[in-house]
Amino acid sequence: MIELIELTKSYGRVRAVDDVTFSAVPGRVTGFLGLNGSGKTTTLRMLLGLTRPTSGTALINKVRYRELNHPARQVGAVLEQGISHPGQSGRAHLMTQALLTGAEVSRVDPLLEQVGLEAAAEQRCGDYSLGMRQRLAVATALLGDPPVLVLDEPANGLDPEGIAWLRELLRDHARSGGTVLISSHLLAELAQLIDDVVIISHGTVRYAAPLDELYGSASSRLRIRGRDPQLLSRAFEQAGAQVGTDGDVLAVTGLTPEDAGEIAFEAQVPIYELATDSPNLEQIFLDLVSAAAPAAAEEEVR
Ligand SMILES: Nc1ncnc2c1ncn2[C@@H]1O[C@H](COP(=O)(O)OP(=O)(O)OP(=O)(O)O)[C@@H](O)[C@H]1O
Repeated sequence: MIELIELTKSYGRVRAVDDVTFSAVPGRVTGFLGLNGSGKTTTLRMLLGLTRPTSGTALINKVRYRELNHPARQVGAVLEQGISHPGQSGRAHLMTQALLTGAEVSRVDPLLEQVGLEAAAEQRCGDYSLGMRQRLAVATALLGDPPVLVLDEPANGLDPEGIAWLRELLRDHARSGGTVLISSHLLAELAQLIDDVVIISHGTVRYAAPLDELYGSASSRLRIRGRDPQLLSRAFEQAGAQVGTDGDVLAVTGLTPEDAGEIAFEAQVPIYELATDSPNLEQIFLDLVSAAAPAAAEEEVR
């Protein structure tokens, strides 16, 4: 369980993180989303005891990171950082980390296999690709078999196969009762991976809810082609819908497909084509963060 309570971090006059409150609960994968510079890394660093909050509290299993007994057995983290000893092999890196954190050395080989690095285990990590480094970072986070995982932009550098692998790994972790908090600046990248979503913009949480609710809140759009687009358009608008045009095709929001069909029937216009566009997640995300921008800009000026 992760709990952030009124967490705030100021750097001079800039409030990098402003009164952030949300939880990530066991059994679910929580996505922490924001554009570049929105405050994700600063929040995660405060959670992991690497940056001191200006005010507020961050708890892992009800305890501050610095007060955890055996932190590596309670929380595993993947943060954006270079490899400290690029000359070491992947296996040697994990062995060293296991010894440093008190994790079982016997976990190293199974973990190399779990993250798909067994063939590259003896290669220098300095020669690893970005995707391989991400896999090694995930293995390092899992060394202590912690119930809580915190990952900052772990999908960066992963190819589609790597993303599918990460998805399975995190879902398995959540299914077995673990807590996962994962950040990204791309909602589409996380859409298949997360159960809950927290959206941060200019240091402030703008949205926190199950991902299904975010989908549900997005009105889907109908694409309709009929014999008389002008007549159809007028009939839909009279019923309260918003209608845009793309050549002969009408883009209609605010109506169900059933309503649209009935209205066309009433207007005696034959329909040739009617399809529902699924909501564009990236657009919803961008709408949420851009709607928030002016207020946040004012706060910074004050
Ligand atoms: N050590 C620091 N000193 C001063 N300002 C900082 C410091 N760390 C972060 N900031 C500022 O705080 C804000 C939030 O940065 P942060 O790195 O947390 O964002 P982010 O959402 O993780 O972005 P990205 O996706 O680019 O990593 C930015 O305006 C950044 O410039």
